[in-house]
Amino acid sequence: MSEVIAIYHSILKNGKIEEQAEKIALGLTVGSWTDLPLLEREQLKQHKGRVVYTEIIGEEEGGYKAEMAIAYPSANFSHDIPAILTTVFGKLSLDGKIKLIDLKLSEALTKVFPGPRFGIEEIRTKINVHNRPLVMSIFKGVIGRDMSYLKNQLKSQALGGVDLIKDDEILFENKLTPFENRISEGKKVLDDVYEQTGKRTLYAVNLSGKTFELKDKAKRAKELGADALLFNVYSYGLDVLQSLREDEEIGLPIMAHPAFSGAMTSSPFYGVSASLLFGKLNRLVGADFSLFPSPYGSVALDHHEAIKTHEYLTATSSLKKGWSVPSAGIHPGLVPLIYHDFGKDTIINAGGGVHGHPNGAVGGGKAFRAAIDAAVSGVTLQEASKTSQDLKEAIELWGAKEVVK
Ligand SMILES: CSCCC(=O)C(=O)COP(=O)(O)O
Ligand SMILES: [Mg+2]
Repeated sequence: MSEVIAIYHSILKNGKIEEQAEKIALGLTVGSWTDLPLLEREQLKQHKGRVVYTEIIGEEEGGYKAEMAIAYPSANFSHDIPAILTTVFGKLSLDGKIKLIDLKLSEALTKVFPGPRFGIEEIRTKINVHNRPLVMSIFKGVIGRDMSYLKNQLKSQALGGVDLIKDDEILFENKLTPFENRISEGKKVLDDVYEQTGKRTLYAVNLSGKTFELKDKAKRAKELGADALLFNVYSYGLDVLQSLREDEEIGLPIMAHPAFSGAMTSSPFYGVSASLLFGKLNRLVGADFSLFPSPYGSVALDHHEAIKTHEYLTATSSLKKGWSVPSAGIHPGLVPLIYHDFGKDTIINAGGGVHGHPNGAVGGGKAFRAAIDAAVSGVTLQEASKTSQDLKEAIELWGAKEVVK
């Protein structure tokens, strides 16, 4: 049967978990049940939510922490994210200490969603890098700066050998560095670097503005030769990303940024789990890249949630795999840890860890590349820094976290 199973954690003052689960299964579907005549009951049966299981998993806040799973028949909702979220966690999200932990969609329902247009394999082919994690750097300090400043920063980042460069999510439409100029001028810079080095770095431009203007803007980006789009998915909504993904005239890789997501994920008692949002839902709606807080950096995500996010993005499915991009506060000394935890199909993403290098963004990029090569070959950073001055200086500045085997 086609259905979605929602898994929740809730805090109960009493231990009456079965009662709570049954109330939700009924309340979010057919409503009151017991007073109806038998015929009506039979007719409504196919729409009623079903309690799959309930379990007390601990004690918290002077009460019980409970896990419950409830199945909702897909006949109850149209097959889109707004309808699914409203069904499983609409009014319920306002009703006390309850958090949506996971959603399990039946295979038939999964197939309704597009998933990433390019995914891991096709992005690797575009970049021509197949056997190591990718490295991405982020523009920094470009608000209030003009195109020549931006182009210089783009050039330095690319000369460091990074695979991708993304706009910072806070760079919106502005007179000094307009969206269209960033694409066309940026393309020239990256083509020049390619002539010089043989490596073509991809640039993800921040697609911003009013929702109903986004599609035209994205199509213009495509015409101008943009490589990829950065998108603040949680400020707009997952369904907006899906519309961009599904539009054949856009057809560009989409990078989902986690801005605003903390408002939904951070509480242990309310909202939605980080892995559901960054992993499962981002992949379903079609993000090729999903950025999320790494478990080590400046705005750390719970380690288990970060790994689960990566697993949801890369698990075998009818959908293409998405890139996990654990981010924030990343420097070259963290590369062994990232490689150990996320493997080769991940993107090491840094702003300050590139630009703050003593030799500037060029040195920062080179230090990351040397650290990645070392991790993949099983060489320690200390050892690798003997042949990379940039890596050596990065480690002196930020330290190194070697993985103890
Ligand atoms: C979790 S934030 C995503 C990455 C990002 O946009 C960023 O600006 C990180 O910058 P940093 O200097 O911390 O690498
Ligand atoms: Mg940023």
